[in-house]
Amino acid sequence: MARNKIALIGAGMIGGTLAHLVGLKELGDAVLFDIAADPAKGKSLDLMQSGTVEGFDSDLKGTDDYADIAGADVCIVTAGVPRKPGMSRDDLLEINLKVMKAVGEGIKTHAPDAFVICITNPLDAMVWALREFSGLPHEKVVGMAGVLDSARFRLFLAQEFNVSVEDVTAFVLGGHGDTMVPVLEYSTVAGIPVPDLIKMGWSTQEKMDAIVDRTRKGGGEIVGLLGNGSAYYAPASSAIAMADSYLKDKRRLLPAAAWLSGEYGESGMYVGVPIVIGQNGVEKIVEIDLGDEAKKNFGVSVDAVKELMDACKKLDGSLG
Ligand SMILES: NC(=O)C1=CN([C@@H]2O[C@H](COP(=O)(O)OP(=O)(O)OC[C@H]3O[C@@H](n4cnc5c(N)ncnc54)[C@H](O)[C@@H]3O)[C@@H](O)[C@H]2O)C=CC1
Ligand SMILES: O=C([O-])CC(=O)C(=O)O
Repeated sequence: MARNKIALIGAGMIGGTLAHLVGLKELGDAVLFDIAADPAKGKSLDLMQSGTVEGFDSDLKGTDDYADIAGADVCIVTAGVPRKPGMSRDDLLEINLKVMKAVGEGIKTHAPDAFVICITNPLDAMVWALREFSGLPHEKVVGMAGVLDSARFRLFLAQEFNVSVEDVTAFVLGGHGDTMVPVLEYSTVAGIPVPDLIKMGWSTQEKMDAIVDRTRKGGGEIVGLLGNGSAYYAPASSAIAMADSYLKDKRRLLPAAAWLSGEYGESGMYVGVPIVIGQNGVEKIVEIDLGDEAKKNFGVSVDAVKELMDACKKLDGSLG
């Protein structure tokens, strides 16, 4: 049986970490595509040499030729620029939109059957633009943010309740920006809803509010500490979880930016919602019943994404 082929478009900090995880988890072979071909080739060699020690046989190839992604089962897109301290994700829009155009056309020509996971920021507008430029079916193009934001939320909750992260479930919905919506009422410790845990005296609403706030600012906290670039380990792990669910038809229910056509009262846009990922890509969008406050916050987040889409349309007439 042929190995899975995973095209990593962008071989920077996240791209390299993705390739390492592809090898360590024996998910298949990977192509590391980057406009900077030599660093991509160097990273690929270094990673394959780590495979000698770790015992994985993935073929990892650096390239700047889109023809090398032909036949990819999955494309994970990190091409573009990350933010620096003092910037918002939205400040990346203009430069990364141009990158999405080149990448979308490359995927359209060379890997039209792939399941595409976009990571490039500002995420919800970029995955929308990438889908438009690539012309791939909507159910085969998704954005990674919710798994990462929920991972941060879960970590902070696990630390507060002093339990294993394995037993904490949580959702962050909406756009991947300051308006994201961590949903406390759907967060649990081993199935016990967080609001019940507060009633039981395990924590307080004030502490939960602080965790929600820290989650919303989780990317910026790391940008501030790194000083030159943004998070890459957890973003890579998050995208690999999504790719794994697709490749193995695991049907995991994960929050991700998906194309809405009526769900949550919205159409014609990408935003973070719970989805089931299986062999066909987005198998299902799950419409959970949000409480009044979460519903209001989700609306604010949707509006913020729409503003970014409008900005993209102004910058590139073909998106009109
Ligand atoms: N959705 C999410 O949750 C997250 C999104 N991000 C975003 O992911 C993106 C990548 O982050 P990093 O890997 O840390 O950045 P990086 O700067 O380390 O890597 C980006 C790579 O893209 C390459 N590139 C630029 N233009 C290209 C093009 N036209 N075609 C192919 N490659 C191109 C660059 O040469 C560079 O190697 C950023 O936009 C960042 O904001 C980062 C963390 C989380
Ligand atoms: O904060 C950033 O710029 C990168 C990102 O999206 C995240 O880590 O959530």
